[in-house]
Amino acid sequence: MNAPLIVDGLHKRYGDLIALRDMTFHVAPGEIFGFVGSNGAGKSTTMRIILGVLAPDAGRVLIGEDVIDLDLRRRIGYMPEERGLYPKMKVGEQLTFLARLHGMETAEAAESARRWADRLGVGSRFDDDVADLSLGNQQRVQLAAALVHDPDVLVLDEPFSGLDPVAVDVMSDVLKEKAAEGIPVIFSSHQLDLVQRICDRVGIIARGEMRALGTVEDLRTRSGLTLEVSGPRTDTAWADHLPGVRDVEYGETTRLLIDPQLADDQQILAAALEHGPVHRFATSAPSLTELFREVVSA
Ligand SMILES: Nc1ncnc2c1ncn2[C@@H]1O[C@H](COP(=O)(O)OP(=O)(O)OP(=O)(O)O)[C@@H](O)[C@H]1O
Repeated sequence: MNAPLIVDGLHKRYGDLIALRDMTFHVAPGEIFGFVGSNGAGKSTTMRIILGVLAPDAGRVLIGEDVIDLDLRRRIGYMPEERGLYPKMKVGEQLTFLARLHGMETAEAAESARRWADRLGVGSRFDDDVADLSLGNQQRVQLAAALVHDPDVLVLDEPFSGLDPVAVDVMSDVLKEKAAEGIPVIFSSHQLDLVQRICDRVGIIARGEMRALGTVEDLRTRSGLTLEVSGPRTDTAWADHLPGVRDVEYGETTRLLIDPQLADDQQILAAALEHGPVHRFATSAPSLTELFREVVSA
């Protein structure tokens, strides 16, 4: 199908609390979108509305040009935050059952259940009750449950929480693989290093509002780059009046906050060299974690 997921102007109140205010973004086919925000920011509420388990007060959700209805909903692979497996059902039976529920024929459903259980490293637990698996393995089954019916869109609420590093790698690889097939993938996470590593774009929300939206690279450079210079004397303010330099902290390593559009690194280097030898000259962008703190505290 390869159509974008479009979230358009969602509003949601719980009594006096405004949980979402004009929540708008899209996830393109083939894109991995990271949805981040503090506890209670509105991520799960947005995802529940996408799935139709919760109704918005205003706004709509589309796949391509079609507003999501019951039929389209079956084309979404969803991992709810509260998880949703039957503890007393065997892993294989459960996955097969879920695939059937989404419209697959019995043989195809059984084959898909086996394939995803193997792919996610829980094939050897196929005939065990879900309740007998460790929490991390239950989570692998939960991802298999979201994938088993070969969905056209993936919506995953904190899929990485509680996973060991190997499972994180397996999960990341699967998400990249599905995106490479042209599926829009959205997931929420508090693991910002992971989001920075695997997402094409991110949305940072706070108190129900989208506060920053863009590629990780864009967001990181938008707020400026840090340039670290070691060597030059620090008794004169040699960098203060150079174009594009917003702030300078002089020290053994002098740190300049620069606007990448306006600053000329060669001009800065030349100015530094006039004040002594330069042993180190390197730029770095703020991490997504630093950016997140800045955005949510604004
Ligand atoms: N059923 C409900 N009734 C009343 N308030 C609710 C309900 N569900 C969520 N909320 C409130 O709405 C806000 C958004 O919650 P939501 O679960 O969407 O946040 P979240 O970003 O997913 O948080 P977390 O990272 O902690 O999972 C919170 O203030 C929450 O307390």
